[in-house]
Amino acid sequence: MTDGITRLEEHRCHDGVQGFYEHASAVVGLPMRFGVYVPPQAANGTVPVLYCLAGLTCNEQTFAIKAGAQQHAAAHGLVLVTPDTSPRGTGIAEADADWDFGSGAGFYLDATRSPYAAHWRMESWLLQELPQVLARHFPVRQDRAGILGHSMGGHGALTLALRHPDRFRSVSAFAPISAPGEVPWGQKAFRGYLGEDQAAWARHDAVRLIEQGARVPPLLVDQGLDDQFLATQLKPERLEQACAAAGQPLELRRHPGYDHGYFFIQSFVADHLAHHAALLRA
Ligand SMILES: N[C@@H](CCC(=O)N[C@@H](CS)C(=O)NCC(=O)O)C(=O)O
Repeated sequence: MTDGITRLEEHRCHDGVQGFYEHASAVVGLPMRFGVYVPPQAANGTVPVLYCLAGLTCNEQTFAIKAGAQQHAAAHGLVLVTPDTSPRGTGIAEADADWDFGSGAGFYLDATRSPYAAHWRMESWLLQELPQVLARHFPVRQDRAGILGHSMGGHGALTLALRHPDRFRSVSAFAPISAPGEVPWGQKAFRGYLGEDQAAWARHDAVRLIEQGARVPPLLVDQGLDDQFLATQLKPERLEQACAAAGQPLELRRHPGYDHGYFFIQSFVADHLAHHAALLRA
C-alpha cells in the first residue's frame, strides 16, 4: 500500500511508465483496478489526462497492452488511464454467468436494481472517486480531461461525456454501442442494471441523450466495416442521424476490411490521440 493505492506492476514504456494499480473503492465497496501511463513530459509538471474505456470481457490491462497508445501519449504529453470494466469478486454468482453482463460488463453506469446496485457503480467511481485518487498519486491536470472508448467503452465515453459535459474537453470512440436501448447488448445490460424504466435507459443512451439536447465537443468515431457486431449491436448510422439532426459535430470514419478487435484500434489510435491532444493542450 502507498497512501491508498497498491502498485501491482510498473514498466518503463516510451520513456514514461506504464503501471497497474488497485485501490479500496468506497464508492464500489470493493478493490478496483486501473492502469495509468505517465508520459515523460510529466517529469516537468502536471499534464492532461485521457480516460480510455475498454469493452466487454476486457479489464484494466486490455487497452494498455493491445492498443499501442503509449507511444502517442508520450509524443503528445498525455496521461492515459485505463479503468477496469466492472467490479470484481462481488460474490454474486449470476454476475459471472455471461460474458456480456455482470463481471467485465459494467456499462459505465450506476445500477439501481438489486443485487447490482450495491457494487455496480461505475459512473460514480469514474467521475467522482477515481479522479481524486489520480490527483493524489499522479501528475494529472484535473481541468484537462478527455475520454475515449471501444465498443461498450465507446458507449461509456459518449454517454459519460454527454451526461457530464463540463468534465471532458475531448471525446472519441472506436466502434461504440451507439444506441444501447435498441440492441441486445444494451437492452440486456439496461434491463439487468436499471430495470424496465425507459426514461432511465434514455439517460444512458448516446443517441437518446443527443436527441434530448445534450452536446459534446466535436466527436471522432472510427468503425470497421467488417466488424461482426456492426449491424446487430453498434449501429453507427443511428449516431450519425442523431448528430446530423441535432447539429452535433461528428466525424464518423468507416474503414473497409477492419473488424471489431484491437488490430483495428491500433491502426487508428494515433488519430484519436492527436484529436484529444489538440483539444486538451489548446
Ligand atoms: N466474447 C465475445 C467477443 C467479445 C469482444 O469482442 N469483446 C471486445 C469488446 S466488445 C474486446 O475488446 N475483446 C477483447 C480483445 O479483443 O482483446 C465473443 O466471443 O463474441
